[in-house]
Amino acid sequence: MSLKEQFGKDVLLTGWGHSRFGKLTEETLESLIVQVATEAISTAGIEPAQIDEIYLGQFNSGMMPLAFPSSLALQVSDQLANVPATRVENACASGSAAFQQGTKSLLAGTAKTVLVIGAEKMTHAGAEAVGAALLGADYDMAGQASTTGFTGLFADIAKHYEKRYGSVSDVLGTIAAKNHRNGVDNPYAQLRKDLGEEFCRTVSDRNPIVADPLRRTDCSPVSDGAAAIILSTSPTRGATAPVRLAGFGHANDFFPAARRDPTAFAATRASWQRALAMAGVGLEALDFAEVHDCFTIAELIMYEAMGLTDPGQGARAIQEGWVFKDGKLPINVSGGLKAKGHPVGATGVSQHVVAAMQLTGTAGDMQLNGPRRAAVQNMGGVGIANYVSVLEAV
Ligand SMILES: CC(=O)SCCNC(=O)CCNC(=O)[C@H](O)C(C)(C)COP(=O)(O)OP(=O)(O)OC[C@H]1O[C@@H](n2cnc3c(N)ncnc32)[C@H](O)[C@@H]1OP(=O)(O)O
Repeated sequence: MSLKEQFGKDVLLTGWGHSRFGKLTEETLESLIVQVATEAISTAGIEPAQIDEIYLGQFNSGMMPLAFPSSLALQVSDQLANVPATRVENACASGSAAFQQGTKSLLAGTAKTVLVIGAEKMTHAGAEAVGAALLGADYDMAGQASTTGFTGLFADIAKHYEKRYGSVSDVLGTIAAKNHRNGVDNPYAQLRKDLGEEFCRTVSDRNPIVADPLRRTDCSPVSDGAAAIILSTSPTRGATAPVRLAGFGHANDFFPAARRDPTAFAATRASWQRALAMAGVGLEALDFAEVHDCFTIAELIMYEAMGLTDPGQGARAIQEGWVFKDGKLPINVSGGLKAKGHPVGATGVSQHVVAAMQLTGTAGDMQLNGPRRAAVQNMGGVGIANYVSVLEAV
């Protein structure tokens, strides 16, 4: 059943904007927000006055003075002055949290057109400050000093995984190499270098251990960037065809690590099941997916949580070539967080934008051959806040 049959309305992505990701010293949080919001409004072919609500996903990991979304009114258009605007935060899934809030406004009938923005400015703050801010989102680590930030938490997951299922060091290296290779074709990506499998599998001066067993190439970088989407209940005058939201899912897990099976990512799995069930499709109906590879171990476990393989078998998806660009379910053709970058509040919105580009045949060098349906998955904390969207070409 489509969303229209379930809720009486379509949710369409009718326009989008995306900044370059990376160390953007010349940009401010505000300038990034203005850039992508202006682009999204323009590509949707709407007037700012048509926007009924604005949601901004931002985690504030760079500990900036908070971006008050209404300040958009000053720089994008006077017409946005009295539009309800809300900042949404759910750790590294803040972007998808904003996307789903916008979706629910459309489905509730309180809005016909919503501007969703994700933005983050991190690189000015330094790795330690960013790590401390991110750890504020973790129940077990909040307030504690850590020199390895979230890498240490996912390194623990990798250790649990290896204890249970055996070494995956080389598999993680291959996931990193795949996503770095894909990132070369993405003009928005932060790291556009084909580092190769050997480099990513090997600990070296240029690829040191950050938190054992995770090497630098097993981590997403610290990034600045923004992305925006116009969501509408009916098509607009935009240049490209819209993309339809077919289903969405959200599930949160317990915060304390002791309450969770460390390698199961149970709530991540639940969010996949909810989104696919709402869309009325199985994984085999997807042509590609953009998933939250904040660390390579997260992508490996994602293969299992999404149901591509049984638990402990995720390596098969890499070893048998399923998730490469020419495989049966290409994953992170954009380069993923790993190469595209991970400005945390922007990531979920960016994933929807690159998926929409693919589904409208406008992904340039990243383009797959005529994909019709895709999934986007965004995660906050160690599998705590989980969001999945299923998107379709119209
Ligand atoms: C649920 C979640 O999403 S949690 C995820 C939240 N995000 C994070 O925790 C961010 C994790 N990443 C990091 O902390 C950092 O990127 C680190 C520690 C991996 C690397 O930082 P640093 O060691 O300070 O690297 P630095 O910025 O000095 O760059 C050194 C070199 O490595 C490269 N580099 C930096 N980060 C990465 C990376 N993640 N992958 C590959 N190469 C990288 C740089 O391009 C640079 O290359 P060059 O010498 O050829 O120019």
